[in-house]
Amino acid sequence: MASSKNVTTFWEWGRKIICVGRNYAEHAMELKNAIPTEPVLFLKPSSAYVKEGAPVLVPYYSNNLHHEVELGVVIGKQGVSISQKAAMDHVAGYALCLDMTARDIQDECKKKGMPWTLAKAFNTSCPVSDFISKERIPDPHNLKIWLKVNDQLRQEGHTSSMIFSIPFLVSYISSIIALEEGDLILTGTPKGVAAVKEHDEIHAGLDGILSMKFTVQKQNP
Ligand SMILES: O=C([O-])CC(=O)C(=O)O
Ligand SMILES: [Mg+2]
Repeated sequence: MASSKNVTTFWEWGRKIICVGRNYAEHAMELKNAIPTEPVLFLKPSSAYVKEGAPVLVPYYSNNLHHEVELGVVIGKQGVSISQKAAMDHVAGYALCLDMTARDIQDECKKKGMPWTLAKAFNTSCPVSDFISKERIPDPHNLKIWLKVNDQLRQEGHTSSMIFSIPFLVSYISSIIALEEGDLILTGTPKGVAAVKEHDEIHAGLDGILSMKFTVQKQNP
């Protein structure tokens, strides 16, 4: 069984983070991007993780840090070329995640045809909640996901709107990148992404399951 091992702790030790971009049509459109016909993938390093209690940093080279609230899928059993049918056997559970994005830098990277590393992979670019076991979420495609900044609602989406489903993503990603126990897949953000600045409080939640808070700090160069 995928969840028989203690993934509750070991996924926080710092496994790889595979992110899916533009998996909600309304978000793809708000940033004037085409709706993808294949998943858009990028990576964050394990040093991007941050948990409640520590601040989210605005990188010293960015003036436009955006929040993106996302459902994270935690892998519980390693695999390569996993079939869609077997995909959920490789899932141990979930987490609420933020894909913090230096949007000004991402725009520059897009123009120059450069990878998104500086925009997406900096320290604290992946705030995460506690681990949520698979048993607590019988249907991951039926969850409300929301984010407020200083008590103002910015994002409110529903995981039923994902373009590519979790079994599809697990299968697709594992055909390219071997999935290991403790890896985290970020499944994309719904619409409403916007900037945060120093001293803002980000409050994000997953249905009635959990919520988490982070304060924003400017990083010194
Ligand atoms: O930066 C972007 O817009 C792509 C992305 O991460 C998402 O859709 O979640
Ligand atoms: Mg994202």
